[in-house]
Amino acid sequence: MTKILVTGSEGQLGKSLQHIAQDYPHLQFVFTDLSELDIASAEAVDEFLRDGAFDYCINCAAYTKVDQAEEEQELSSSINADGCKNLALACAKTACVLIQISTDFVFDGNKAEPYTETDRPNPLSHYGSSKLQGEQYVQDLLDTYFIIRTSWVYSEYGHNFLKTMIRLSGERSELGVVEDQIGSPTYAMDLAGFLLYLIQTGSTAYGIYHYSNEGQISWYDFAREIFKQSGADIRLNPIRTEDYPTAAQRPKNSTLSKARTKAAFDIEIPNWKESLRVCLNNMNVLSQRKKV
Ligand SMILES: NC(=O)C1=CN([C@@H]2O[C@H](COP(=O)(O)OP(=O)(O)OC[C@H]3O[C@@H](n4cnc5c(N)ncnc54)[C@H](OP(=O)(O)O)[C@@H]3O)[C@@H](O)[C@H]2O)C=CC1
Ligand SMILES: Cc1cn([C@H]2C[C@H](O)[C@@H](COP(=O)(O)OP(=O)(O)O[C@H]3O[C@@H](C)C(=O)[C@@H](O)[C@H]3O)O2)c(=O)[nH]c1=O
Repeated sequence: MTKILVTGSEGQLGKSLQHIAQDYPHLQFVFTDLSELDIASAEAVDEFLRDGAFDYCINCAAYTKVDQAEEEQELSSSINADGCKNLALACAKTACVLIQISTDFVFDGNKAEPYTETDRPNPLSHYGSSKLQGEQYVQDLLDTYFIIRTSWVYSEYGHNFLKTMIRLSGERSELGVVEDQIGSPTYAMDLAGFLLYLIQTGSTAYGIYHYSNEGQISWYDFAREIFKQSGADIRLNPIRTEDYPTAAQRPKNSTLSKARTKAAFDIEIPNWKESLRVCLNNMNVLSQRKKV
């Protein structure tokens, strides 16, 4: 039986994997979060993988607070960069395939078209730099890896833009959201499904791949559709990045091209609006008007 270690399993992606794991009875999962396995500890990672005999490790553990990472550079690097190094070294020793999750924020956003896997990363933020360093450790230390870059992840779980918008729509009558940052939302459940499909294929086409939902939109478009589908009564204004100052700089265009992923694994990827509807339905906040 294929044995899979999931790190950071209480986060958005980890919880989504836990949710769908029951549909894969032929896969054996070991779910760990910080209290069971701190990926920043080289000794703990080495010991856990040595004892576990895992075929795959899906690393969902990360420091994901983009603005706070500018302040907590050491901590975020110890998780996003050193954590990957620890996992890559332990995977190399135990013949375990590492599936590392990375981010669109490794790019600077200056490209007009969607970013491909071979485009040169140039992160604008410490979060992006720490994730890129993690990618580099994996590439340098291991042959058997998949680096899956994704973007704008949301879900029923944890903290994300969707949940922030739903909360703010209950607190405010008016909101400004940036319209000059473009990318693609990703429903964590879709990404989780793709990762388990990837494992099931037994593919050895190792390397970097991009995965997000289909569609290229701004955060403003995303917010507008969230409010439309959930029936929220709020006035939404498009604003510029300068009007919403943040500690970390974000890319203007971080759309990921998924052509390589779709060709390699012969998959279709859901459109962002459809997946948003599924998520809102699961959260039970789909507008009653839309349900009928
Ligand atoms: N969220 C997004 O929009 C995007 C995320 N990604 C990437 O996708 C992956 C999954 O993200 P997501 O599920 O949203 O992240 P979350 O922040 O929701 O989950 C990360 C999990 O890792 C845990 N964790 C933190 N430090 C450690 C550690 N040292 N050892 C073990 N576990 C730890 C966190 O615990 P605690 O909460 O206690 O810190 C949390 O449970 C990450 O690699 C992220 O960089 C990529 C693009 C977009
Ligand atoms: C809450 C809010 C945000 N914004 C803007 C700020 C930012 O540019 C954008 C998204 O804001 P957030 O802080 O929710 O999301 P952010 O932390 O930027 O999300 C990123 O997280 C990391 C982990 C990733 O890897 C990225 O792919 C991306 O998903 O929306 C507004 O314009 N108005 C608002 O009211």
